[in-house]
Amino acid sequence: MQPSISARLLWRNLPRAASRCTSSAPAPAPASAPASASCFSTYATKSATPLSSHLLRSSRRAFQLQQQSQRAYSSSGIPPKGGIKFWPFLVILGLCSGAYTLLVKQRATEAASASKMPAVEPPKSSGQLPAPSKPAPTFSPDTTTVIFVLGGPGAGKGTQCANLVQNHGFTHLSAGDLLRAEQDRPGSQFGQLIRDYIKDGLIVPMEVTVQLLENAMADTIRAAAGPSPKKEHRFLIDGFPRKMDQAFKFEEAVCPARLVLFYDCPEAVMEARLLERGKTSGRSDDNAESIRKRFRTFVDTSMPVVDHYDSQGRVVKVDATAAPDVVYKKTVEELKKKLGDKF
Ligand SMILES: Nc1ncnc2c1ncn2[C@@H]1O[C@H](COP(=O)(O)OP(=O)(O)OP(=O)(O)O)[C@@H](O)[C@H]1O
Ligand SMILES: O=c1ccn([C@@H]2O[C@H](COP(=O)(O)O)[C@@H](O)[C@H]2O)c(=O)[nH]1
Repeated sequence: MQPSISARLLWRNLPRAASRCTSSAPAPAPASAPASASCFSTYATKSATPLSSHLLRSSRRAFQLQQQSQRAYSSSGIPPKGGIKFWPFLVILGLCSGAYTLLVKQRATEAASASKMPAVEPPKSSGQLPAPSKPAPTFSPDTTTVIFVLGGPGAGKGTQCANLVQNHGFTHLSAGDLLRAEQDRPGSQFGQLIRDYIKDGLIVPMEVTVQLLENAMADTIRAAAGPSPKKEHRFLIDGFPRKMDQAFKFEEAVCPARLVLFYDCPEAVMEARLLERGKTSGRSDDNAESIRKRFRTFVDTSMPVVDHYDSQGRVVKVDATAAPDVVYKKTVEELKKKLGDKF
């Protein structure tokens, strides 16, 4: 059993793009449930809208049904002459409708003011209905270019991203770095969970990582705003998505990706690099045992993501065995072919 993430808990406790410095009272520890039960509904900034519009739709429908039944009733009956008076019923109906409308409005206001919380909890078992989807990603691919950077542990993703940042104006966001920062953030609700997952080379439940990435993207874009804001933002999202659920959720809720840059490297080469890095990195997972587990996770869980994007013609594959500058040259060549002028 792996711990699940309560969406409400997540919303209250991750540092947010809009309110990064706000602190919140500690919430109860998450209940145990399978990590796969991680389908998510709406993102905080827009969470009030779907629920309130759903409520309004339901109330309209109820009202229509009520009207239909009234029409059916009145069309079949002939009003009694001077018998029953209808106005008391109309008054009662009016009062009920008014009270109902007030209730709906109050709920909508409450949901809007609690904008840091998603409207719906993620389903806890496969027997439950999936939560409604977010209507649109937070960032438009017209103004935000996202490139996912994948490859086995130690393939050289971070090394190559640093070059691309320097020469091509990308912002580099490493999912692993963001998770490590959250792990070490004082008061983080997820610190221990992230520590355990990283040590075992497992994939942290996607809600945490997707939210951290979205926050970091929003921070970057906000920081670049000014008298002459950038027309386009480019992000290298390094080491993500490592699991299919992350891929779907990110593209649906945060931003569709332009392509996947995949660094292909044999395990023996990656192992040697990581063991070397482990002498100074201080990373809890740069040791033989964790490396073995990370390789396994990569093959079982992350390669299917690469295959998925490959089947859509969205993968740029680069051999990462050679020296860093050779790999970089090849990367630039391949990206130029795929992105043309945009690169
Ligand atoms: N092409 C290369 N040839 C030799 N060493 C390399 C090459 N690319 C990176 N390295 C070294 O290998 C180690 C791992 O590189 P890097 O951190 O870039 O990999 P990564 O794919 O981002 O790893 P991780 O997924 O574990 O974060 C580093 O010590 C780096 O200096
Ligand atoms: O989307 C992600 C990315 C990473 N992780 C965890 O972090 C470690 C380290 O990642 P690096 O990219 O090597 O820095 C990884 O092994 C996972 O445990 C994750 O859970 N989800």
